[in-house]
Amino acid sequence: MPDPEQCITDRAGRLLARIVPQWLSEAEQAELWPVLQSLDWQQPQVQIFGKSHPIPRQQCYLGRPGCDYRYSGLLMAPQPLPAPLLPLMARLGPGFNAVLVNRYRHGQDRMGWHRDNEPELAPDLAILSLGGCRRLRLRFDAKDAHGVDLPSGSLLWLAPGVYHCLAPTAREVGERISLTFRQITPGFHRQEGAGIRG
Ligand SMILES: O=C(O)CCC(=O)C(=O)O
Ligand SMILES: [Fe+2]
Repeated sequence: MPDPEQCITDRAGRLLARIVPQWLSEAEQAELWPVLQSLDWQQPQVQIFGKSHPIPRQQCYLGRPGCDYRYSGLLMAPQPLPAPLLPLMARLGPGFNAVLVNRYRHGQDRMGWHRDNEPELAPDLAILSLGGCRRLRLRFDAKDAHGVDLPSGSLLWLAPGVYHCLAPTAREVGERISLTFRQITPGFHRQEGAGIRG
């Protein structure tokens, strides 16, 4: 039986996302958590209005060789994919070859509004959530934003071109790790001397 899936639409009826609430079993989550904890977590600096700030979360970029990815001015070469992630990536579909993993240590860690629309990226993007439940906000139009809670084990398919953010919360919330599975054009940044990791 296929996993039950819920569609999230805006007031104009446009599809924002589809969510499968229990995509990963509790046992699979428990196996994956220590693998994620042992990643080489980074907190790179980004430029905002000419000033340098550390990103308000930690991250680790994983993928197949050559799947370099540029976002917010950072050019990232992937670290190798740990073996337990390979069957999960294959379950999503054949084109997936990279994953940006985000770690929100507490309620103040967050991610601002953005679209994942970089040229090396295909529009299909899937977000697997583990740990503390946080709310992702989604919108096409500024006046029509929708919140969706992402419990541990859920998978969210983001519709192409949707703006989204993970707002901070004053609630007591445990650490959350999100795995954002991506399809990158291999070799896209080759000419730029990739290998610099933010
Ligand atoms: O952590 C999340 O659910 C969102 C992550 C995200 O939007 C991204 O990595 O591009
Ligand atoms: Fe995103």
